[in-house]
Amino acid sequence: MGSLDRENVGIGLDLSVGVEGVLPSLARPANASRIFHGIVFDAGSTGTRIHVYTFIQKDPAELPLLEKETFQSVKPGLSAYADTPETAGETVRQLLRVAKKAVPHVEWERTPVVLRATAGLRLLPPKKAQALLDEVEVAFEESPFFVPDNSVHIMNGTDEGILAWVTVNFLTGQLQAKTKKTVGTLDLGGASTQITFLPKFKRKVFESSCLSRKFREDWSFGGLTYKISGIPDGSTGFTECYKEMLKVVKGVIHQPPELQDSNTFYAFSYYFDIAVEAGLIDERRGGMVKVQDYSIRAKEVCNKLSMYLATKPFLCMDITYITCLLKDGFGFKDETILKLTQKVNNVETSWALGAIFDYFQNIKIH
Ligand SMILES: Nc1nc2c(ncn2[C@@H]2O[C@H](COP(=O)(O)OP(=O)(O)O)[C@@H](O)[C@H]2O)c(=O)[nH]1
Ligand SMILES: [Ca+2]
Repeated sequence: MGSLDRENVGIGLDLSVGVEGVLPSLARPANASRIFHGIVFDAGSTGTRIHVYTFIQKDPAELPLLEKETFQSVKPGLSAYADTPETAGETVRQLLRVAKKAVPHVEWERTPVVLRATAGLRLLPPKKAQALLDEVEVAFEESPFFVPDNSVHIMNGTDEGILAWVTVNFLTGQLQAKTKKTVGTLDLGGASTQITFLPKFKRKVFESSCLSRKFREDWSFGGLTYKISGIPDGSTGFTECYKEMLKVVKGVIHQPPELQDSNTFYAFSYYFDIAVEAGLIDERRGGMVKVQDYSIRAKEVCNKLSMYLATKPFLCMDITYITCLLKDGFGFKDETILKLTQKVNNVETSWALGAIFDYFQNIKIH
């Protein structure tokens, strides 16, 4: 069982995956089935999701084929249980039932299960986040699946971006192709806006011209309550709101290098959700939007805030943030087209698939 030919995909990730690499310490007969599985939990800020992948390794020198994904999600995210971490364990146990159905019994003990947490846990005080991760680990250890070292941890934003890129480029066939042409990916988390704003508000009072003057709400996170409101006697509207977002965007964006040489962009997660909320695309079908579509809609919404006060009080802020991120953060032109999709070839566009590749290729293959 030698190590396999590896192919560099141009972003410093080595992605060749061999079925042997997936069989930790379990020798397999030569004619064994070349189907294998991997389980990834995405502990996001707004929900926890399980992705169960079934791969087929036809040619050991090639990337495996992804035969299917079984996906399920629950809300809220683990960070909502910061003060009752045992509930986080329950959430994971509930989703592990999905994996038990999707993976044949005989495969359980060699099927790895990993959990990567993102913004929601990053924002929590480290002790509370750790207590949640510990509960997840207990639930994993009780399960019949293979729990690798470092199976449960918080991932940084750069990894999220790279692994989402890997996922989409794998699903669209770019990683197999002889040409080095790849597509760009844009993933925006639900807590990104909060991450960006909260540390700036030491008084914990957050007033914004992106919100209606009449808007007032308490928002709790990680045991703290923030008072969020419009500016009672201030100006509102797109121009003011954009200026506010610009201050934030300018300070946080590091332009991912792969954006520069791609001309097709897949955008998902919050880009998708907000486009649906704004009526730019159909939720089931997704669609193509130009950068200027976000900005035109942002103007319409922000300049009529009172109309959205009752139903979509944050839409102006969210869509202006996205517009600003695309234009002044990433430097996209108004005409740049984004493909908004939740799935490619029936598989969720999420960093999760990239994460299982990353796991497999890190196993020492001998
Ligand atoms: N369909 C689908 N939607 C997702 C997935 N991951 C994230 N989202 C959406 O993207 C938004 C981003 O949120 P989330 O992942 O919870 O936040 P993060 O922790 O900041 O990345 C949520 O509102 C979800 O609707 C996924 O795997 N599938
Ligand atoms: Ca996410």
